[in-house]
Amino acid sequence: MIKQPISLTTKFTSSFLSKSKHTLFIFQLNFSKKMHSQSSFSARVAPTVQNVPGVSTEEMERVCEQTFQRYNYGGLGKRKGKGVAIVWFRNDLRVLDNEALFRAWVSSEVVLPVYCVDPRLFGATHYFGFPKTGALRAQFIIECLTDLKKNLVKRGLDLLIQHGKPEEIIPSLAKAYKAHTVYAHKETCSEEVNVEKLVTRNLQGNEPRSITTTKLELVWGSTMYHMDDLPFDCESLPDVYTQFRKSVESKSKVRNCIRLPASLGPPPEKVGDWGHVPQVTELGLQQEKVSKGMKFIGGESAALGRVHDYFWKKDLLKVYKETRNGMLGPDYSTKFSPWLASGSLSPRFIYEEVKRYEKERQSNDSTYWVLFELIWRDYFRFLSIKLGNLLFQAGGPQKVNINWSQDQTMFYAWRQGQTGYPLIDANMKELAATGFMSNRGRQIVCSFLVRDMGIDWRMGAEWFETCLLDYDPCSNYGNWTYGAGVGNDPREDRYFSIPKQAQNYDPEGEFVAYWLPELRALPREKRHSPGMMYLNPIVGLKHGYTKKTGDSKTGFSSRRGKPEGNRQKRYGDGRTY
Ligand SMILES: Cc1cc2nc3c(=O)[nH]c(=O)nc-3n(C[C@H](O)[C@H](O)[C@H](O)COP(=O)(O)OP(=O)(O)OC[C@H]3O[C@@H](n4cnc5c(N)ncnc54)[C@H](O)[C@@H]3O)c2cc1C
Ligand SMILES: Nc1ncnc2c1ncn2[C@@H]1O[C@H](COP(=O)(O)OP(=O)(O)OP(=O)(O)O)[C@@H](O)[C@H]1O
Repeated sequence: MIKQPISLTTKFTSSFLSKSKHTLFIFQLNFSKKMHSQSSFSARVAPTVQNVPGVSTEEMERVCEQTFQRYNYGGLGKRKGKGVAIVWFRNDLRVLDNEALFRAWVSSEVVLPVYCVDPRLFGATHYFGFPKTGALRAQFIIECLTDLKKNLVKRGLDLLIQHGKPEEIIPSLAKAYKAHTVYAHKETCSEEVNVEKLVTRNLQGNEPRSITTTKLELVWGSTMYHMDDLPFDCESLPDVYTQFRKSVESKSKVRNCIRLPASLGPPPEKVGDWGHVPQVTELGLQQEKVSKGMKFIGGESAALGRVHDYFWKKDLLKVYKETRNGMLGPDYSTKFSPWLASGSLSPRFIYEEVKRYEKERQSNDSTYWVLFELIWRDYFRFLSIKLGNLLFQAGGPQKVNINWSQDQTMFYAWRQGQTGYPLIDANMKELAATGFMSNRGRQIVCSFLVRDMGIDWRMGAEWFETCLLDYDPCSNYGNWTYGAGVGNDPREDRYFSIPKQAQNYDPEGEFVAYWLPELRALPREKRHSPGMMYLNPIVGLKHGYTKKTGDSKTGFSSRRGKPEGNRQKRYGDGRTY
């Protein structure tokens, strides 16, 4: 197994990119040009890059200020603490509803906010050695840090940025500033939990045993429902999502957002150098520019701007349930996930905004459904506590023994978007170009990788870990174990039939034509089954084309063979989606 990081652009030997294939590409280009000039080409062409949120910087700033004012905390008298407290920022890059920041402020006279640029986050993924953080997510996090620094400065603080391991930086700062407490948000997966343990250990090593040492206080704040308010311990978390949801909905309440005073200062006097927000290149990555599709803007101001844009300005919350399975453009779903994953947006804030919308505008299935989806997110977070490292292992929580393939040629075709299936290829190209893929797309490419190609689901999950702006270990590995049939899923076979999905979710072929422009020249009904003018399918489908798409079950040349037989046996002829 490869453990060294490999570049995103590394080329595997790809036998399928044969000479004949290149000839086909040239034919394809000429063919496209011809069709273009004949111009049956009247399709709506989306703008090249769409910023998310789609509001101006001024509007974003205004919305951000107004929101902060609404959430201002009046109880200034509460600050009774002494000395210095440190806030160690991790995946909670926000000011609003940040309990670690609030508790540091209340318990001290001086707050020191710190972020550690941990080199391990820019190393390699666990099994397959892909870059742990791709350039687009790195850029997003950089924007989050810039915005956090700005919002802290506005409140009389600043953000100290240091490069290195938190277990070295935090204890040494605690010692230098004689901090009584370090406040941070609790994480749940083993990599992050190990860092917490090391920070605690090294803080205790700061002083002789007789003298009070700096404490690490870990605060819960990543979910909509607080862990302490669950009607069960995480160890006895229901295995089935619906049971979890019904139980928390009936027995738990979402806590109010934490309010913060307008001024949080002063910061410690003796910080001479606050450090700087790094450039992508300082993290050992090459700058990547989004030149097509959605460009997500990192930071809390942009997150609040997106909530404003989606809920209040475009008034889309009321139709979310009908549009959420779309694939093209910023507005079929909320797009909150990148900000949720970096913690620049609080799920409790979204909850309060949904409630406000329901009061001021309307309440319907769609307004509820955003909360329903956020409960999925909570579920995977709590499940990660129950499962521990089982979440990352091939057999998953069910400990299923499947003889997965790790065929590099097939995997390369999948990740590059060169499988010969436009729906797969378009989704994978979107992921590489923007760091985002719709939920529908993620389910389809996951099913294709594990069920049609028979490839080890962890390769897919690690590739998502590299690329996704919203990468979150719990939601990512949780969803992948579901998709691979090794998770806690009461549905046996989550096979997604590509022709059926294409018909239901991209009937006009607009999505595939956007990401694979060579297909735009084709009549709409041919865009998902382009035949000779597109790449040959790399593998046969387990469940073939339906009659409606006009192709027979084996309507492609499957010269590259089928996935391994044992997979066919395991999944049988289950339900298709
Ligand atoms: C294979 C696979 C991998 C995934 N990896 C991630 C990941 O690393 N990080 C991540 O945040 N989501 C992940 N998801 C879940 C989901 O696809 C994204 O949360 C969603 O597409 C984000 O877009 P949105 O914010 O517009 O979602 P919306 O449809 O607007 O939903 C609102 C919010 O609900 C939550 N949510 C929705 N669906 C899910 C779900 N299935 N699981 C958990 N939370 C959900 C998200 O926080 C999302 O922002 C994955 C799904 C699959 C099938
Ligand atoms: N936040 C995270 N993101 C991605 N992967 C994680 C995260 N937290 C833990 N993991 C992965 O889970 C692994 C632990 O799983 P496992 O029990 O297989 O570890 P291991 O014993 O080191 O594995 P192996 O012996 O197979 O190398 C971690 O080493 C890590 O790569």
